[in-house]
Amino acid sequence: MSDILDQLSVVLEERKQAGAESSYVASLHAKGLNKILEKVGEEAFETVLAAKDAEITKNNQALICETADLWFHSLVMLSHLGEDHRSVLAELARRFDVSGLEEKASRIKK
Ligand SMILES: N=c1c2ncn([C@@H]3O[C@H](COP(=O)(O)OP(=O)(O)OP(=O)(O)O)[C@@H](O)[C@H]3O)c2ncn1[C@@H]1O[C@H](COP(=O)(O)O)[C@@H](O)[C@H]1O
Repeated sequence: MSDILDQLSVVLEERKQAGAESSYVASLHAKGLNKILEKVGEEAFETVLAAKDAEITKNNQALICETADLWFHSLVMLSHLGEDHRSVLAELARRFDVSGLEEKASRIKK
């Protein structure tokens, strides 16, 4: 399933050279990091609202769409700064099987 992330990261990389008038991703790069961060913040807020609605309506469809928007804009942010999903997946893999509570306790001891 991470195939789509691999494919999308190739497209996002290509869009750094594309014209802003022909591509949404290129237009974000052209507007710069602040615009990309504004979109990430906006999509995070919309995701939170969709999660609250989902709990009430018992329908997760809008939540899934908003989360996809958030992930997508986060990938554009990473791409703008020279990273991609592989770094994030590697970090999650590094954390795998390490209890969040244990990790927090080990930080407090340091
Ligand atoms: N996955 C996505 C994707 N998800 C969301 N979006 C766009 O993200 C935008 C932001 O959503 P909003 O609801 O905030 O829309 P908006 O009101 O137009 O945004 P603003 O004017 O406020 O900035 C919309 O235009 C969506 O179409 C995406 N745009 C592109 N992709 C992927 O990126 C590829 C490259 O896209 P282009 O660069 O446009 O060719 C595409 O082939 C897709 O695979």
